[in-house]
Amino acid sequence: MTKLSERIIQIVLMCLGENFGRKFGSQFSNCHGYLRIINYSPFESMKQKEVEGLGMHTDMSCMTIVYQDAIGGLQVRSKEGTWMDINPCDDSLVVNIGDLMQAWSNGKLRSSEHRVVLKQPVNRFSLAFFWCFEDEKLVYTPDEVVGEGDLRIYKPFVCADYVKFRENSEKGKFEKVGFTVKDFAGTGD
Ligand SMILES: O=C(O)CCC(=O)C(=O)O
Ligand SMILES: [Fe+2]
Repeated sequence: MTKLSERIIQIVLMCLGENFGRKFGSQFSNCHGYLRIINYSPFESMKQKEVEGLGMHTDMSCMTIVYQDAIGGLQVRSKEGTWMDINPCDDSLVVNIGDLMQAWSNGKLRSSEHRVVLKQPVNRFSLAFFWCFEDEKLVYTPDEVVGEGDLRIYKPFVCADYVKFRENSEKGKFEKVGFTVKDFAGTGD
């Protein structure tokens, strides 16, 4: 998974600018990953047509790679606020940009707002691989990535401080729009 993440980040950097893979790839060389195995138990009430298995959130990672089983339920929110189903597809994984990458790219990449909605009362299983900067990493967009004439919209911050901010945020609140990297390090521009 680490190798896959490294390859994907190279492609993402190439999309941001010419030679950015070569120039900035080393910024991600100390990234580490952890795998979360998630089991969603079937909901009980037959009265409910669907149940929110995991509330809306953004991931604190640079990037997350998700495998979901055939049950489905993963949804991503468009810029306009519409929820879209990410239907499971054989031999496919879902790649989400996370908050750290949104800040590092000065907002050029968007951390996806997503959730899990259970539509059938059956067990659901997923795997999420969170690929993150090292704790002590100073997250700071390189000038070239900000681009000439563009404003810097994130202040530099230490990765672990953002994780602490999210962990200490009132429980449940981060699921509502509000507690994201923009609240933590946004310049307000
Ligand atoms: O279960 C899923 O499909 C997604 C899980 C997820 O978004 C997360 O753990 O952050
Ligand atoms: Fe997530």
